Amino acid sequence: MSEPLVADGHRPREGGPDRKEVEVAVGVLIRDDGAFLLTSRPAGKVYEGYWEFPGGKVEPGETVEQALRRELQEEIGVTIAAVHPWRVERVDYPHALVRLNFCKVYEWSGALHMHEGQQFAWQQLPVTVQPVLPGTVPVLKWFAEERGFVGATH
Ligand SMILES: Nc1nc2c([nH]c(=O)n2[C@H]2C[C@H](O)[C@@H](COP(=O)(O)OP(=O)(O)OP(=O)(O)O)O2)c(=O)[nH]1
Repeated sequence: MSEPLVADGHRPREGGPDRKEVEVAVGVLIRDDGAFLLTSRPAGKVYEGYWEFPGGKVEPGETVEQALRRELQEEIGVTIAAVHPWRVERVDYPHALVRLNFCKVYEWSGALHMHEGQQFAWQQLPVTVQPVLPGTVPVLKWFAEERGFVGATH
């Protein structure tokens, strides 16, 4: 397995070198015009105010897909249709070692409603919101590669 991306490497790691990996389900909602949804991290969470894709931790007994359905319902009020696993990335943060399971979603029902007081923004490349969460930045590069986009991604 490839080495995790190290975020804020100058800060100490909570839990020491043997900390367990936290599984996270992340939804990349994509509209027909190609715009993708970013949301800001709510007040009180680590990296408060940073922009990310909606999602959250997988709970015991859940699959990534089940967690994604639950998190998107809870956080942004939508019921998602098919889930397309895209890429997995590990990030070594000061607060946790996470394994991000990015999934693309093209269809959903229900109006967007930010239940945690987040902000949301439909974005194209290059994104206009900042700062973007360190573990989310690579996704913008993957989009740029996929879309043949040359230029700044964030
Ligand atoms: N949702 C999401 N999390 C991301 C992204 N990129 C990234 O590094 N992460 C990290 C930040 C957090 O360490 C972790 C997600 O955990 P979280 O704290 O947001 O999850 P949660 O909603 O289940 O939180 P909580 O109920 O425990 O407060 O994944 C991303 O694009 N979206």
